[in-house]
Order: sequence, then C-alpha cells, then structure tokens
Amino acid sequence: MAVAAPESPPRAYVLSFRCPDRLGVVARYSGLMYDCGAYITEVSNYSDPVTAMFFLRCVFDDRAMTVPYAELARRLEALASTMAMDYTLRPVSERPRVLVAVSRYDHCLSALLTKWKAGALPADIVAVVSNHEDCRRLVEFHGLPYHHLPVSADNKREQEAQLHALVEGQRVDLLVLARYMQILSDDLCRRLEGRAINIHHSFLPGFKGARPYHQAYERGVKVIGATAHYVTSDLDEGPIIAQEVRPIDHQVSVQQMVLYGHDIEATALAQAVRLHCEQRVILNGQRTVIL
Ligand SMILES: Nc1nc2c(c(=O)[nH]1)N[C@@H](CN(C=O)c1ccc(C(=O)N[C@@H](CCC(=O)O)C(=O)O)cc1)CN2
Repeated sequence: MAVAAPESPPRAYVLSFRCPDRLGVVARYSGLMYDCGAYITEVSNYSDPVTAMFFLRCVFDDRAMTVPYAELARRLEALASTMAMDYTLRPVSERPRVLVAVSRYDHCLSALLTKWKAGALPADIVAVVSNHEDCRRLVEFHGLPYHHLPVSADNKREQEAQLHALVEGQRVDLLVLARYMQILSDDLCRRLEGRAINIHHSFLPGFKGARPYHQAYERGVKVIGATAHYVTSDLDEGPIIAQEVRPIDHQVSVQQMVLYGHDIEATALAQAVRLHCEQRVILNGQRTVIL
C-alpha cells in the first residue's frame, strides 16, 4: 500500500534490543511494529552462536503510525517482558547528553568538540570536567561550562562524589573519559555501566595501565594502537567499542609514538562516541555487538 508523502517530515525513532535467541523473535517484534504502523527504514541484527543471544537495531518513523507512540511503547514493554528482552527506544531527535572528562592532554577533547560543533556528533556535549586547569580556555572557547575538580591523595573519594553529582545534576546519559587519568571507583563504574567510555592509548589487550607507549617501545612493536572501551572496575578491561592502529618502524621514538597516538586516539574515541550515541552498540557479556 503506497504511503502518501506527509506534510511535515515524519518523526523518527530508534529501537535496539537483545534477547535470548529463538525462532520467531523477528516475527514477534516486526509483527508489533506492523500492527502499530511503524514504518521501518533501517534494520540490522545478529545472532550470537556462542551466547545464543539475539541483537537488533531498527530505525522507524511515524508516517503511517496507526496508534500513538505511547501505545507502541506500551506494547513493546509487554512484549519485552515475555521475551526476556533488554531494549532501548527513543526518538532520534532526543540526543544523548554527554559530559567529557579530561586531565591535561586535549587532543581527544579537541576532536570531540570540533565534531560536535560541526554537527558530526549525534549528541549534546553539556559540559567538560577536569582535575586540571589546562583545558579550560579550549572548552570556554567552545562556549561550554568547565568544571575544575582537582584531585589530591586525600580527596579522591570526595572529588569523585562531585563528579558523580555532576553526572546526575546534568542528567548525563554518557560520560566520556577523553584522557582522564584518574581511576573511577567500583561503585561509580557500577552506577555508570554501559554509559561511560574511556580511550586507552594502546591496542588492547596489549600494554594496559600507565605509560603504554613506553611499554610498546620497549617491546619493539611495529604497530601502535588506541582502544575505546566501556569503563569497568577492571582497569582497561571493559568491552571494546572501537580500535585504531598505525604501522610504525624501528626509527619511531616514544615521543613520536605519542604524537602519532594523538590522531588514532582521537579517531577511535570519536568513532566509539558516535556509535554509542546512534544506539549501535549493544553489550554482549564482555564483548559488544555493533549494528
Ligand atoms: N575504573 C576505571 N577507571 C578508569 C579506566 C578504566 O578502565 N577503569 N581507564 C582510565 C584511563 N587509563 C587508561 O586508559 C588510566 C588512567 C590512569 C591510570 C593511573 O594509574 N592513574 C593513577 C593516577 C595518575 C595521575 O594522577 O596522573 C591513579 O589513578 O592512581 C591508569 C590508566 C580512566 N579511569
């Protein structure tokens, strides 16, 4: 049945979910969408043979919707409860609110701010927080609030409580650690599970922890890399979202590695933030599915 072009552009929504894999998953979800007149414009899915989990992401709009969005949402909640489904459903126009954390190095922060300013990041950066003053001018140049929360040996817990209060107070959907060199506590990692992304300056699982480029140099690697991953209480062990690499050779010093690293770190982090904010990343145990 041809659908006439609507006056105003249709409103788009994105649905992503995971559930135990079984016959009929697609039929049941798409049947619900059809019954509501949801016009699917993009869909991708994956069945994991190891975890026996099913993953799906679809974009649909309301050009032919026969029920209110709230009714579709109610029916989806009912279906989800019968299928052990974890799902996220939201209007595409509701962009995730992002708080960026940084210490001294601004290369990842700068790339995120430039992409955000250009409209290339499907998110709203609401503020930047730092334990140093180094990046204040860059952030205020972009017209964003800068929250300076210094850390000392005896205020780590209070400082992190201030960071968490900022996340809650600003209704933050995603915390991005853009070379923020403080380890988050187990409690904060639990509270931010699946909504805090870190950039580690190595090709994980190689060279975890501090000074990865020095470790790489000593090992004599021929490729350096950067890894964007969800933050967990196990340092540098979180589910990987995006990785970038660059070949090097024996002539490359540690100092040159650090400079080459700026580009690959910024690229990997921006990619991971975009994928997360487009609701393309679904956790699959210690791994991720990117749809
Ligand atoms: N809970 C987690 N917190 C953080 C992670 C993480 O994976 N889980 N990643 C780090 C970033 N990072 C490596 O990518 C990293 C940062 C800092 C350190 C470290 O040893 N920090 C020292 C203090 C350093 C300083 O004050 O300059 C420490 O916190 O004692 C290791 C790895 C971000 N947080």
